[in-house]
Amino acid sequence: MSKAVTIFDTTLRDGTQGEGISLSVEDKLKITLKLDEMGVHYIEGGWPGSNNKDIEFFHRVKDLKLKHAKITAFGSTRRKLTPPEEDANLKAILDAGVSCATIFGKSWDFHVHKALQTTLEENLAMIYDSVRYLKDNGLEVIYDGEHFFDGYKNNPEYALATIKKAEEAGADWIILCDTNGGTLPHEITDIVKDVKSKVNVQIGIHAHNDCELGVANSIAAVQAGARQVQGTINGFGERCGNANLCSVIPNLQLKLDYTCISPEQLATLTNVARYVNELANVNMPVNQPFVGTAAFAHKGGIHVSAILRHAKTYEHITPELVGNKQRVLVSELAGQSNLVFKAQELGIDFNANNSETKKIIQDIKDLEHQGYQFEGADASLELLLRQASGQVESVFEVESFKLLVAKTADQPVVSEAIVKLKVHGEEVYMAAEGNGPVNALDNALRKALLQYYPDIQDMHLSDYKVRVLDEKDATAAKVRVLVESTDFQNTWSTVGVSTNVIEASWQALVDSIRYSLIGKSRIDPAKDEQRERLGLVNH
Ligand SMILES: CC(=O)SCCNC(=O)CCNC(=O)[C@H](O)C(C)(C)COP(=O)(O)OP(=O)(O)OC[C@H]1O[C@@H](n2cnc3c(N)ncnc32)[C@H](O)[C@@H]1OP(=O)(O)O
Ligand SMILES: CC(=O)C(=O)O
Repeated sequence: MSKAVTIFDTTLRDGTQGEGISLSVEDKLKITLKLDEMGVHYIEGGWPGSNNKDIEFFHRVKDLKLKHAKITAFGSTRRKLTPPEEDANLKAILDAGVSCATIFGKSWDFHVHKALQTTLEENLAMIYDSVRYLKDNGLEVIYDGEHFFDGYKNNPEYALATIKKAEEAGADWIILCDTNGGTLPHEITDIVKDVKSKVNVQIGIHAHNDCELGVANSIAAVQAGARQVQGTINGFGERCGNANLCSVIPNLQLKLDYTCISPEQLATLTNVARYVNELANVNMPVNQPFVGTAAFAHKGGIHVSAILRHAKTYEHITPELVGNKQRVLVSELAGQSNLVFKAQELGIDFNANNSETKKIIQDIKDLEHQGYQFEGADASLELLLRQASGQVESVFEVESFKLLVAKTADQPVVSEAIVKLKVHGEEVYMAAEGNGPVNALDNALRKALLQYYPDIQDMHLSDYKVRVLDEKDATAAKVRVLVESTDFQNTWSTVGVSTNVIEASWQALVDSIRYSLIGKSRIDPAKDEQRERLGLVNH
């Protein structure tokens, strides 16, 4: 029978101690609901003794109807030489109105001397008094032994004495913290086993990632007998972060047969990871294990050929178990298998082993050699494949564009673009200004097409990146422009390459608009009344 491991999420507390991570009360409440749906057992909402945001969170979280998770408030043991009933942090935890408190105390004698600047005896009293006080007030108490592993390595008797004090005072859980993240897995195993033999209360692990071992150390602790893992979504946290629950949970559950959350809840992991990043305004590394977009993405032709025969050839788990999915990238490293997979995904009819497929692969390899990059430009690739298979309608043709960028003394730079297009046999000229040359081109293109394709007003550029390809050629170097566009429902990326940044941007812009228009309902230019109703005039 599989053993249960309790999941304690501290994204909202230790996670926000990570550089650049800041969550509003609204964000924290939304994340609480997501984590609850995913089935974590504890959600550490913040430190009410620290700031008003966290006080407001604890006030408002009571209105959420949570199905699984218990909300816990964080704080420290009482200040030295202060009775617990007069301690501001302990009072703030009680005022938070939670049923569970998580408090940290010192386990490392060095910290007692240097950071607290008090005696070893007073620290033991601080631990005992604080846990007892919270227990006497009816709370479940999770006691975090800060720096436990460093303390144990320096002075095992004292480190053990600190957690024994917490146990004596009635702590429900004792969590061994690798606060500085410097401990190695074999040390975690030995120390957790020793602690297990000396205390009778449930043990947990709180590991930091300073040696990139947060996940490995959490797993080692569980295998040595710990039954609670504290960590954060995507490994947010102080310095190099905390143990990443998005890796801890699937490893424990799918590889080691522990039960953390249900299989259905595990299948929401990727969604939760991406949601938290979105709210925290953080880009997820594509190669983040289990939940990253590249976690099950295959690029090398050899790999793709094999996964098409059996996914297990290059996938350690079925991606859907964690809510992720298999992807195939097309690039200069592609073989025909990549192309056939991609085409099938897009509903384009392509066969392996025919000359047409081989020619497209060669075209893609040649274009990548010139500097194009299709794995980051899904829409340009789709256009290329559709064009090659004759499945793309001509939405417009470009005759020419002109650009004027002018600067006169004391006046801001002015950018103006004129485009000449052919749409359904009609010639269209359009001029537009913009706050830069690319913006002016974009505005002119869209203005020219609006009368034929009103939906175009829903799309806009969401990202624009320029990369110099041959740095040694300085201003004569080739550049690659990647444009990301969105229409509120979909996001797509296109690419352009040229020695001229405007030309490269133009290619990417035209591809982006073409992609957006293909498949969108089009207004018949012959229907003048339709144009009139829309208030559009031909130029
Ligand atoms: C390992 C961890 O992640 S612990 C969590 C760390 N997170 C945070 O610090 C975020 C929230 N912190 C805060 O908002 C503030 O630091 C507060 C409100 C808690 C305290 O602010 P201040 O009163 O201004 O104190 P300051 O932060 O400068 O110093 C910390 C004090 O806490 C004391 N302290 C530290 N750990 C403990 C502990 N476990 N038990 C009791 N006191 C402690 C220190 O000795 C120091 O007090 P002293 O100056 O009287 O010696
Ligand atoms: C308690 C805690 O956050 C730590 O020791 O790292």
